[in-house]
Amino acid sequence: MLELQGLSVTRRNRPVLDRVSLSVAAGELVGLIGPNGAGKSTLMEAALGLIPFSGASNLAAMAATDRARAAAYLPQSREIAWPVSVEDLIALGRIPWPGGGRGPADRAAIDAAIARMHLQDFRTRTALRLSGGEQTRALIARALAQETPLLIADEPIAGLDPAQQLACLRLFRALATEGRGLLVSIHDLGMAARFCTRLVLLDKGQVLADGAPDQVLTDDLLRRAFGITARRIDTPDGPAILPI
Ligand SMILES: Nc1ncnc2c1ncn2[C@@H]1O[C@H](COP(=O)(O)OP(=O)(O)OP(=O)(O)O)[C@@H](O)[C@H]1O
Repeated sequence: MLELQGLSVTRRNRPVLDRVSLSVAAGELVGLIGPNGAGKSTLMEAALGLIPFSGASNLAAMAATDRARAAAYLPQSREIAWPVSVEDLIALGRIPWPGGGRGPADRAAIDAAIARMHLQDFRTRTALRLSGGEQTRALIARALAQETPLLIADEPIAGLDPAQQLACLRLFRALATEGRGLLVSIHDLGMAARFCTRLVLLDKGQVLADGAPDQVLTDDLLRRAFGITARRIDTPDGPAILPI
């Protein structure tokens, strides 16, 4: 679903992404982890063809409408430009499809996205007047309503309360089980370990590790990338990771 080959990005004459190759297949929930400034958002923007890059991205090579039907994107900045209702905001995710947001198939997709993000009580509220976490959930719902095989989400759980973080990652895991592909940047290493099927560790614009969570969250790699050590506690619900 996503195939990146030797992706490089230079900004202000400085390399911020250096020959990154990465793929996301159906059924995978791939967590993109790495320190601030590692290049996670840059990788997503380049993969989608939103910024100039060298190398190859199957998504960036597509025509705009095909790309919008192939991949939905939650950017890191949760920008809502107009005082639209939550329902209308979510309907914007239907623009690439024939009904453009107003057909019966659109209605079903919008209702499903609202239900999946538990936004029934917010439907008619003005999106700009929601709290930060509520806005994030509405924007995730907009991406879900796009009904794309691939979802690219930049820090989707940032700013969500613990229950909403769990609900969001459980939903993402269920989407992967349904056969979608997801690429999700995330700073919570414990949540990444519990929910992601694979982790890609980015550091200084390069892929430092790519594999199963326990192969990536090693003492050595955590020290090299983040300069931390971490306590690992295995629980019946999965590993808990405490950076120290
Ligand atoms: N428009 C820009 N102009 C110049 N440099 C930029 C620009 N956008 C990002 N950068 C630089 O590129 C590098 C990678 O930024 P990026 O936003 O991809 O990091 P990130 O891994 O997503 O970080 P974070 O975890 O803080 O969100 C950073 O050093 C950043 O300062």
